[in-house]
Amino acid sequence: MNSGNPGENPGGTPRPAVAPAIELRGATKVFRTPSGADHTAVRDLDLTVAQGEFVAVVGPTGCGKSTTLTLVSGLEEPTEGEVLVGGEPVTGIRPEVGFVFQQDAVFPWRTVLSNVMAGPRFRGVPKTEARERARDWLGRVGLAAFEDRYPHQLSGGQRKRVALAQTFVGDPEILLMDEPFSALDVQTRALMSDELLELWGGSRPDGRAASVVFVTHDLEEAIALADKVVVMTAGPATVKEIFPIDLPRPRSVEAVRLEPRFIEIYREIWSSLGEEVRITRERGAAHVA
Ligand SMILES: Nc1ncnc2c1ncn2[C@@H]1O[C@H](COP(=O)(O)OP(=O)(O)OP(=O)(O)O)[C@@H](O)[C@H]1O
Repeated sequence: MNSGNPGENPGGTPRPAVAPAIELRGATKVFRTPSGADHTAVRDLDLTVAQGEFVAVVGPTGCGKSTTLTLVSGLEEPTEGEVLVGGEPVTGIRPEVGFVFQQDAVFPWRTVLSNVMAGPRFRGVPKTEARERARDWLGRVGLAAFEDRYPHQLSGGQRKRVALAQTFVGDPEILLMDEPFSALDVQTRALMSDELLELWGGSRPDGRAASVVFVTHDLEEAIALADKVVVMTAGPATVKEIFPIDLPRPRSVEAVRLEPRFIEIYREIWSSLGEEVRITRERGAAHVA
């Protein structure tokens, strides 16, 4: 991991012993649309994710949440500002960053085992070791008996487990998740959230948890999972408010939702988020009118 060195910079400014996992400083992203106009998706965004922290990002539809993730992933460069991972500027896609998206990134023509082995194999891990690691992760996500199946022979929840095994097998230091469970039914979704928390806790071989940025439309999901919830403004996205979530861990996603403190936090965050959702709706209505 590219953590900052303890001690002093050459300039004499004290550095923190460990650099944050992710830092966006004044990040702005302007896209050129097909009609040639400029569209600002993210504006002047400041966000810090500490090592091992689980951060959920919520905001109205189309506000710029996914774009924020693409800046951290290195898939896109900021038009202005800085994006740092482990204290270093992001210059491209990095092996220590894992992704899970709404759509599963599985190869339909490969078996479950072969899908989970693919990442390590691409990174040059010998076949026997890659197979061993893949089997270990398939066991942890409860799919040991399914390694010979093809993706179309699995349920949505099982395919999502394959996606999690595929991601965690790469020992990611940083995990970027863009509405990973939104295509699942409500029960499977809760189950997957619990499994994610369990995997996250013991995800790294050195025992440290990965640092997570989890984008979701579901405020309940955000609160149940995260250490802090970031509310984005109506587009262009910038950070509106950050809410620390002081619910104890380990958490069971279903049980924690019933706690009075959970409901209190939900109300607090919704009063901030709801306003942005309303602004977005009104803009949409103005376009239709
Ligand atoms: N490559 C691109 N070129 C032009 N505009 C883009 C591009 N990617 C995203 N946008 C625009 O930037 C804005 C933010 O998009 P983004 O996908 O980041 O939003 P989001 O908050 O993730 O949306 P949702 O909640 O609906 O998933 C949108 O208006 C979108 O149309």
